Amino acid sequence: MQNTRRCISLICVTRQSPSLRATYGAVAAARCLHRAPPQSSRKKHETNVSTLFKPVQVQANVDCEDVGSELVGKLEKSELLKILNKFTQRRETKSLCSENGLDSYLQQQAFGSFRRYCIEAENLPVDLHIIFSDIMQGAGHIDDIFPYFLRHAKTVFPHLDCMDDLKKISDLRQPANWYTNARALTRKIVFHSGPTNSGKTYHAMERYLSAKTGVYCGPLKLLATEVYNKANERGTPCDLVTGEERKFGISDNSPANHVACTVEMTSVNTPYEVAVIDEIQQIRDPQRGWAWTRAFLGLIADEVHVCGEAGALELLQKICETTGETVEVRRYDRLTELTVEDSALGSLDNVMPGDCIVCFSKHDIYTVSREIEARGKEVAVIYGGLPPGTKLAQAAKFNDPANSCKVMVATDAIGMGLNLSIRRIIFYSLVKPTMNERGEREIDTISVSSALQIAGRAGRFRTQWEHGYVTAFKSEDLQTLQRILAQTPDPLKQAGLHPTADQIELYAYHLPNSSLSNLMDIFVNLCTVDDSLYFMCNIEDFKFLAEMIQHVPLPLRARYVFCCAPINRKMPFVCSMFLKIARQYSRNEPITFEFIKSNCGWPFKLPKTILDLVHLESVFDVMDLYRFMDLFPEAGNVREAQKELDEIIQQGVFQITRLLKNTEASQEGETPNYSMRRVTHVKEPRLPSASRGRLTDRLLAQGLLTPGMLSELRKEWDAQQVGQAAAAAASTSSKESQESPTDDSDDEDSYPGSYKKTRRKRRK
Ligand SMILES: Nc1ncnc2c1ncn2[C@@H]1O[C@H](COP(=O)(O)OP(=O)(O)OP(=O)(O)O)[C@@H](O)[C@H]1O
Ligand SMILES: [Mg+2]
Repeated sequence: MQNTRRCISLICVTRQSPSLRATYGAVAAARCLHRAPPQSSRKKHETNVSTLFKPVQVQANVDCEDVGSELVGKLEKSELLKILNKFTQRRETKSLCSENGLDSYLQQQAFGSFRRYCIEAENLPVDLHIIFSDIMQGAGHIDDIFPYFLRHAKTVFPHLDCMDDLKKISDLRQPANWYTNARALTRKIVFHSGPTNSGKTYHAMERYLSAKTGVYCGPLKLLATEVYNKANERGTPCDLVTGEERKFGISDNSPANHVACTVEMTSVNTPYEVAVIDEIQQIRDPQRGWAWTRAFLGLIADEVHVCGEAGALELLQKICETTGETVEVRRYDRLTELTVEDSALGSLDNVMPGDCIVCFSKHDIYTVSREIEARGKEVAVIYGGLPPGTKLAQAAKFNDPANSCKVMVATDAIGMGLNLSIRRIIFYSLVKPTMNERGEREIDTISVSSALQIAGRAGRFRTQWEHGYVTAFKSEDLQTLQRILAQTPDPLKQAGLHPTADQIELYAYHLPNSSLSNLMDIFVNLCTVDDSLYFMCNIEDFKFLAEMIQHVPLPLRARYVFCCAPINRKMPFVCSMFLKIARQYSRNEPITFEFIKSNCGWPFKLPKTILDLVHLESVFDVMDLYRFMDLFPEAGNVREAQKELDEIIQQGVFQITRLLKNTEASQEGETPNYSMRRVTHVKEPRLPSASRGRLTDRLLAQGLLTPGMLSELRKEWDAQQVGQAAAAAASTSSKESQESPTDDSDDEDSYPGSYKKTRRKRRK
């Protein structure tokens, strides 16, 4: 009888796949041979990556007949457990696991899953049943279990079978080879190197304007807009491409030969005679650096003109060694003088015409502008969250010598490349919230590069103030500031990279059960980059969005594109609209202008308080999102609505101090005192009942919820209550509130939006 059983078990084994048979052979060898040591030490990050692979639930055996029991009798569960425990504790088992890619974490997970599978199953697959039976009868060896365990482990962790493929896909050591069209040319690379205000962009632009075709890639929408305006003024028709928008220089639907765009938007498929990549030192930016790398490696242009800090040269030269190109360097000196003052401003009483106070939080912007206006001086305000039209209008007002507004309050949104008529930069503080490599927020002293960039806005060539000055607001900051400004920025060491949609799609093919956020994590942990030149950019924003829409059924491509959206995750309203848009898209329902209108509170009213203003800024962002996706009809209507919104926001910012007063008044329970054009006086809604009061109070105070939004929410809430009472069928609508993103916001200003995007058209 024992012989018969043994025979059956061997037949079962020989019916297994070749790999299982090979493993079985290895098991046999393991019994008698001296074991070779486990595979050589893995790279540190590979050990941790195991924890990212989520175990797949293995279905119980679906055979309804318990053939195993019929053939060899039932298995005693307590005996089975003993065997399993012995199996998992054997040194030989662990050693075989390591050889098959299961480190101690995966072993633990797979052992647990296998044990549960064997114990809880009504009936086991016949081959496994017989193996256990043989072992119980003394006719089999405990190591015979291994091939079956491995089969189970590979079902739980499918990556065990495709690690080599995954590593190959995420081998990013030669990004230059991704761009075959650019590699087919030997491009002329010119690096315009120098400090701020030395004419780098000017000289690159001169070449761009004289070319037959050209593209300008800048870090900010505002800079791209400046180039677009200058080119068209100088008679070179130029289009503006920011987000999904294309503003035509000649006439609608007749593209010009010159394009100005934000760097993420640049096409690496269109050939140009001249390409300009501005502020190349941003290639090291932990969030957006990949966009400069992509442009630098991928632009198809006879000449690529790169402008930036001298410290970028060595890195660019090294990268060019991988493309077979050489870098021609043109060096420039600062065109005007810049003096660091030896006394701090001390008080806002000492503000003078031409001063620009730079703050690193919106809160400081509000406080400072209010205090300056209280001293009878008009202020122009620029911060990251404002629409481009508003920023330009504020800049124009301040730049105009005939305008009574002589003082600017701004965040470092003005820090790069902009030409403003500033006499003196005053650093209100020297600390700035930043994001570390793990995507966590930290407060840090500003970098030398960023301080020099900001200081460099003072005393611009060919403006009213050709001698610039810099100082700190607080006297205790002055020495630190002087020390920072006396330094030269560190040479750049690495350029950013980011996984492409194609790479992630291949990953998903191998790991179909993983979420997008999980795939990104695995990719980042498995990828190989040449760290003498490159680093992997921070993917936290991408992951945040991926997790938010994980439960919405979407094809992977669409999901990827959605997650590239330039969203400020501190804005709950924008995030919830993002979710709604994704859901609408997933249902294949058009995202009409009507949808946007009804969700964004159309028609827009002039803001009465800062909270209203913050909300309008969010609505503007939502509309940007609408166009970013490139998926929706009626883009023209949205563009028109955005223009109007931009104007309304402009008027709001123009009266920012009044809005602040109203905000305070409404928080103290007074009736807001304002008189603005086009305002329809809307009664402030009462705060909802105490049970909802504390959260809403906080959201109101933080500017994340406006009284208008609150009123809408209450209406929705009441409608829902009525609906629920009337019919049980109305139960679907409450999901929205459960899915609202968590409020991790604070009132610091955001970074310039991370417009990381790969444009993909919806495949119908
Ligand atoms: N040779 C020139 N003739 C006329 N105007 C010039 C010349 N060089 C520079 N400018 C003007 O001086 C200002 C500063 O130049 P530009 O913006 O090119 O400096 P930059 O080195 O790029 O500064 P940043 O580092 O801040 O970007 C611009 O308004 C530019 O038009
Ligand atoms: Mg410049």
